[in-house]
Amino acid sequence: MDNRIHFLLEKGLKELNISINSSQKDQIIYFLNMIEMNNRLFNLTGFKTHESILVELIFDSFSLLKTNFPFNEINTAIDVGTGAGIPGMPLNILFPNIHFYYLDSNHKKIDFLKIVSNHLNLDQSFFLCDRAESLGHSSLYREKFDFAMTRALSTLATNIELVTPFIKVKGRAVFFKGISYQKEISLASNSLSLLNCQLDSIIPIPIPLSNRTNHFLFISKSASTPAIYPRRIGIPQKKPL
Ligand SMILES: C[S@@+](CC[C@H](N)C(=O)[O-])C[C@H]1O[C@@H](n2cnc3c(N)ncnc32)[C@H](O)[C@@H]1O
Repeated sequence: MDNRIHFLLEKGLKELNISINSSQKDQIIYFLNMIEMNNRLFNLTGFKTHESILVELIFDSFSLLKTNFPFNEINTAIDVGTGAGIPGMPLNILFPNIHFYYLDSNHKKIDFLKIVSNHLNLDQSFFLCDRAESLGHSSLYREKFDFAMTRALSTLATNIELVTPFIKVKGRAVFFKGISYQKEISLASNSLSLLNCQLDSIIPIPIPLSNRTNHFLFISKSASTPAIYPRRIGIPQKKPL
């Protein structure tokens, strides 16, 4: 397995024009192996093989780097609905100095990420097991982040309500979206304006060794989130704004 995965990792990194050092490569391979080995125990992902985990989760996460988002300029980031650490963990391995927060309502997934992060000595990583609807009202986390990211959490309208309360005014959020991104944007105009946000850019990036393309929707926040948002648990999903 190892030779082939190393070969594919190099190939994908080259396609994305990313250069990482050998210890970061080892960390990525460790993370990949941990997902594969612990998938059943922690109920992490539908992807079962090393190759599909590499392409569908890790390259998918890394494709954000090709947007040239200035990760070097941010201090605090949060991955909302991180699951098995996607996209947070692969990006955190490349930027270990960012104060990286992982939020998921599922205890097992958060436990898994704590094990991975301890092993990798990611000492600026923090793990939060809660619902975004509750934590978004906590004074410890509300409007505290430079950057938020979310992949496969919900529709754009719902994501905006769940995620943007965490970012500072003038902070940014990115949402990973597939081919239905235009329809999602058309349904999110209310959510954007009620949450004082704007859609700044849409950047399509093909995922290496896959036939999928990520559409990165970058959103910024121009004023504080009104105190009523996010609404009660389950409401952002059931009744999108
Ligand atoms: C489909 S998974 C996506 C996981 C990961 N981001 C990925 O792309 O592979 C959605 C994750 O969001 C978490 N989640 C769903 N609703 C949430 C909420 N309101 N607050 C916090 N986590 C939530 C779930 O537990 C699940 O792990």
